[in-house]
Amino acid sequence: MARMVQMGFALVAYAVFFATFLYLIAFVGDLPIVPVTVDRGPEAAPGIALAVNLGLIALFGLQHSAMARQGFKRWWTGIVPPAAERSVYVLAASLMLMLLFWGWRPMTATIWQVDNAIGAAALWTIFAAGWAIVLLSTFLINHFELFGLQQAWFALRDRAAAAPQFRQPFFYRFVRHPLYSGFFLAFWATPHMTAGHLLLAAGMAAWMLLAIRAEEKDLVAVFGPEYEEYRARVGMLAPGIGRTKVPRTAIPAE
Ligand SMILES: C[S@@+](CC[C@H](N)C(=O)[O-])C[C@H]1O[C@@H](n2cnc3c(N)ncnc32)[C@H](O)[C@@H]1O
Repeated sequence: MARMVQMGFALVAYAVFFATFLYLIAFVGDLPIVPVTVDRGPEAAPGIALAVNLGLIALFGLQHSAMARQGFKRWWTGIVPPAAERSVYVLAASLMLMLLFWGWRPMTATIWQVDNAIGAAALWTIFAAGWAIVLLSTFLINHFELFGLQQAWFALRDRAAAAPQFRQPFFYRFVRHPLYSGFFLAFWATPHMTAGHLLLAAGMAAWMLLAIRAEEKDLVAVFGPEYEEYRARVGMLAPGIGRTKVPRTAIPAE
């Protein structure tokens, strides 16, 4: 019975995530199909808007990074069932995004504006490609595990949790963090960059660079020399850029 509830919870968390992800696309793209976006919503004085928006970005980054750390997970799985840990994370991350959508205060000063039709179309294409890369990367890693469904399903079927696996499919052969590369493209590619949009793009970029450092520390701890060798060979966010030096531990003994 408890496992059925856990499976139900995982499905709800996944549905909430997917709806939030779709809203995020519309929010960042300032698409007229949603009521509030990065450039449309309740007004505030510039200083207040800056402080509120920075606070919202920091909260989002803090929740994401803190709950993803191994030490936190060890402590947290003493409180929540291990098979529900990822679903709780996914739900918390979605709630943080909803808080950001709700609390965001637009800052509408124009930073750049591309009026040329071909230039604007190219930027929208990069925007769409960015989101497609994000979604595709989740499937390359393991979409259903990343969003907590696999863990709940395995628990329901009385199967042991899957051991972490190091993967290098498709995009991962060229860059170590394609999902984040996709976010970079999606947040920066716009024909109309406002001050608020720039703040969101820069804030997310800063958070992603910090998140990568922490994530790679965990990946080295789990996969050891194999990941260190990968880090030295493959670029971080763009091919060939952001490789590390080959560590001594990754060089096989003669
Ligand atoms: C939200 S995903 C982001 C993955 C990656 N940072 C990216 O941008 O594509 C984070 C999870 O992916 C896992 N991960 C990252 N790179 C991996 C790889 N090459 N193989 C397997 N798991 C990986 C991390 O351990 C973490 O649990």
